[in-house]
Amino acid sequence: MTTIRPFEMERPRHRPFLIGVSGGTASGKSTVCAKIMELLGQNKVDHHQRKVAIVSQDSFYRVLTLDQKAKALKGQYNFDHPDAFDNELMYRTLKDIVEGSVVEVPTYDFVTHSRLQDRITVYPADVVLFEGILVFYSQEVRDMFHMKLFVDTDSDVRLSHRVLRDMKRDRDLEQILNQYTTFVKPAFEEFLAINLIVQHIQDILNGDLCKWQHGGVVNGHSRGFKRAFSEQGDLDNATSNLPLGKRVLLEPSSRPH
Ligand SMILES: Nc1ncnc2c1ncn2[C@@H]1O[C@H](COP(=O)(O)OP(=O)(O)O)[C@@H](O)[C@H]1O
Ligand SMILES: Nc1ccn([C@@H]2O[C@H](COP(=O)(O)O)[C@@H](O)[C@H]2O)c(=O)n1
Repeated sequence: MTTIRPFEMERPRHRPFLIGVSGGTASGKSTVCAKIMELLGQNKVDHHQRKVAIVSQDSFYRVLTLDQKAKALKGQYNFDHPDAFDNELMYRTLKDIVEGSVVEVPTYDFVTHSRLQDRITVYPADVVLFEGILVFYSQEVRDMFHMKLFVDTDSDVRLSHRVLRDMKRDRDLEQILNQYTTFVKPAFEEFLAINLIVQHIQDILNGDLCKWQHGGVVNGHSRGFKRAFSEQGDLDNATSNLPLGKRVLLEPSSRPH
């Protein structure tokens, strides 16, 4: 639900530049977003001064039934399928954010697999980073992004980070690995890897072909998800803290803003 607060009257409404940040599980999406905030000096300012905000797709995990929760507690629920998210709430919230409204997003508890009572207030910002495994899945959400980033981390690094993280979430190793092989890995391949390629080809077929042909080449690659921040170049300083095997790929959007 969207709440309009008096804050809106103090500050003129403005439309933020919306950046989608995706990548496989434990690829470092949150870490990269936090680093961007830190490098921009945004992590220590209050919301009156804050110009950059982060919203996580985790906030939009659906509330589970008792049966589903019992499965989740055994690592037998598929949280990596697009239907695991309340896509309608996510779309409405993003639309409100893009229109410069104050929004409230749910907080999520990975230990109990449930939505908490507390909500996070997201104030209008000049730039909003929206991060999650499937933020590029639906066309209508994808079309809202002015820029898309893909955090590309080797799958062995991701799995090791995920195991350590999930153990801190009170899960045992067997359950973590079962969930990974049954749901996480196949969904990554189906909904993220293959889907991104299909979307890209679709964009070309839908008329971006001219831009593609005339858009030039960056760092020896054609345009698209092609610019690796961790490669040599002007963004090296900003990414010097990325771990080995992690690259942030950038796709500038053709969307007007
Ligand atoms: N460079 C790193 N070295 C060790 N652990 C890391 C590193 N970067 C991230 N992690 C850990 O890996 C896990 C996943 O990182 P996170 O940024 O939350 O990824 P995502 O948002 O893609 O799930 C977290 O527990 C985080 O602390
Ligand atoms: N109750 C839940 C909800 C989600 N997951 C897993 O989280 C992953 C997405 O978050 P990342 O930070 O890793 O991008 C996703 O792969 C789900 O499997 C979960 O385990 N439990």
